[in-house]
Amino acid sequence: MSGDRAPAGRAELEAERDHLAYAVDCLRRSRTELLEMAERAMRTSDDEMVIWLLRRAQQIAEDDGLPLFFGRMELDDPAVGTVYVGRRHVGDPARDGEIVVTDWRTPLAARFYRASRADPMGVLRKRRFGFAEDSTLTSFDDEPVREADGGLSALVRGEIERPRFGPMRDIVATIQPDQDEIVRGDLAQTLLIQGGPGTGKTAVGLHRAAYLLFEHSTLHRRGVLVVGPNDVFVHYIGRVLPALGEKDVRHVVLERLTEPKRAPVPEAPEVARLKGDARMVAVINRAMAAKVGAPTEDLVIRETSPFVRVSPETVAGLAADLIGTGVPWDRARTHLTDRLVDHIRRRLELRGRAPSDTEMRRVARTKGVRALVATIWPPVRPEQVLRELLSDPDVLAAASEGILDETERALLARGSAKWSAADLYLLDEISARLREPDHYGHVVVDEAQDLSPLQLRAVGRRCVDSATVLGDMAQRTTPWAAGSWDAVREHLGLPSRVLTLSKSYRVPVEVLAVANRLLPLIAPELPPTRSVRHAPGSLTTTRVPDVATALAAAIAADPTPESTGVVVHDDQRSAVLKVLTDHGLSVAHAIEDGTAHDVTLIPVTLAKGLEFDHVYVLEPAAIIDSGPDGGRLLYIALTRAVSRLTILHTEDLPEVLGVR
Ligand SMILES: Nc1ncnc2c1ncn2[C@@H]1O[C@H](COP(=O)(O)OP(=O)(O)OP(=O)(O)O)[C@@H](O)[C@H]1O
Repeated sequence: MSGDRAPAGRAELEAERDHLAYAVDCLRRSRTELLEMAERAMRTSDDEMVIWLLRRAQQIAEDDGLPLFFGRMELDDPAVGTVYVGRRHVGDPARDGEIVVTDWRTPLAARFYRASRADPMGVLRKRRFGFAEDSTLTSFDDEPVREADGGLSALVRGEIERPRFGPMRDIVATIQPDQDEIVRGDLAQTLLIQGGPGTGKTAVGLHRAAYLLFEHSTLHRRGVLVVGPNDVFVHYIGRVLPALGEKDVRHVVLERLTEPKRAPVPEAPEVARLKGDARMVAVINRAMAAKVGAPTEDLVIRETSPFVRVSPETVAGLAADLIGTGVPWDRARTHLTDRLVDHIRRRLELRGRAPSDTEMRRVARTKGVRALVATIWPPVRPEQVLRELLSDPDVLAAASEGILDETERALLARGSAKWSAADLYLLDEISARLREPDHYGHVVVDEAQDLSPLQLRAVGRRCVDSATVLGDMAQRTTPWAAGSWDAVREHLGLPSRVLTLSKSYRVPVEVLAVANRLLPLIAPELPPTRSVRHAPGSLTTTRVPDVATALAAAIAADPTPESTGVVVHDDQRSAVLKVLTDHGLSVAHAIEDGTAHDVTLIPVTLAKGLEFDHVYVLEPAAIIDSGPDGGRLLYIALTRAVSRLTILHTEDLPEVLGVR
């Protein structure tokens, strides 16, 4: 946080610094105590305890030097009094672990984020602290809860506007009440979060993961997965959870959710759309059903006395029951073996025999039983099933009769020998019928408005407890997208509710007003997002003879230490890059950390989810006219700025923006 707020009462500031120093000392002593306990445990060779103690000591040592608390509450309950809220719990080992700093995720700390004039929750006063870069406590802002006007405090505003470089940072000190409700949502509940640009969806989803991991210790074992749309985005958000102390959460690009090693080949959008369509599930079901074999001869078990003979009809009946349950191939084999063995046992019992378990286990391993089970569920590989389906017109016709039409079948006929991105989810559908995929306790999916029905199913089948699904229907730019939150819910296959974040923290009022004019064109069903921050002068539009040259001159002349991003139509990227480098400017590409560069250059199709203090958008007309998603791409481009948006154009601006 910035350290230049109005100086607070000297004595009070000193008292707060003393408390911070006390907390630091408590943490240091806790660590020493843990190490001593580990040493003692080593003597009694209690290995599990030693590992646990050392891990906890290590966690303290790994603390990244961030201030131990960021807020304080005075409560009207004298038994509780004053509570400091921070990133982690700090107790005083000399006082029986008495709490010095309360972890932000505890129910008590929730009051720090939620207490308002309408519902003070027993909080008299909130205090937020400001720190210098070296973590020295430099200031504080007080907010008497009964007088709060619901606006942003100066410290929160300062935090949002603090220049940003490199990866996204956490918002733990300044989570807002509408966001906090989602962060603390129940683990059992899958939440679909609709929110306009800068409402904090990504931040909220990541903080929710940290909260759930704190609340449910077993979730560490079941695992948490974060899914993002591309490498640029995953790289950008990848530091938030580790900064919140959660280092084991897996982050993955959507395309690598299914099979990490495959690099997909491009394909036509209409083919990708069809392959992602929910009707393909029925096609795959038929293709798989066609793979199930039927027994033709009696099964004769000669290893028992007397011999047992089982007719093909009986075996088919046992198998049919299993096929109906949809149990994965691998498990169906085991179940069928069990059912067969049970059947044989009963037949022997009817003849007065009482076969032992060992004898029956031998029956299960006989060649005859194994061969029969393999006839019904032969070994298949997903690649083989899909290859046949897409390359053999008869197989495709049989599987898609009454589901797809001729034109659609022609679209599917395979051109490339390599797999496309959409194929990966078809393969995943098939794999799921063979064996269970990896599961996670909770999955966070960002930019979910872009996912196809099959992609949503791939996510849904990996969730054990629940998911947090984040998106903005106005930023939908894929032709295969499911299209609405109702459709997302259906394909995800998890009971869920839709919640809306309606306040933008990133984008100033003046900028959002212009971007919102695109809404009737791109998402007429959505109400406009409201911004919480005025920033007069934050929007500039300038007509210039040549956008790239004007851009280079503007950047070279701007001395402000801000992160700067330039969003261009993909086709203009190389030309703009050349002009910028010819002017001696160092240019980072979308994926790179722009800290050491003058500017980051982003093709508009990769701009989603990113943000910069100062954003230049070049030639909006070229973006809006770029295709069916042009309006949405422009909406995304215009909403990346935190402090300033400069639009440079040669052509007329799109009329819908209402600016000249
Ligand atoms: N409560 C908050 N305190 C401080 N900063 C915040 C808060 N909420 C959001 N922000 C900041 O606003 C910016 C936007 O947040 P985020 O990227 O999570 O929004 P988003 O809804 O995912 O946006 P988009 O749809 O454009 O991807 C981030 O820099 C985030 O840190």
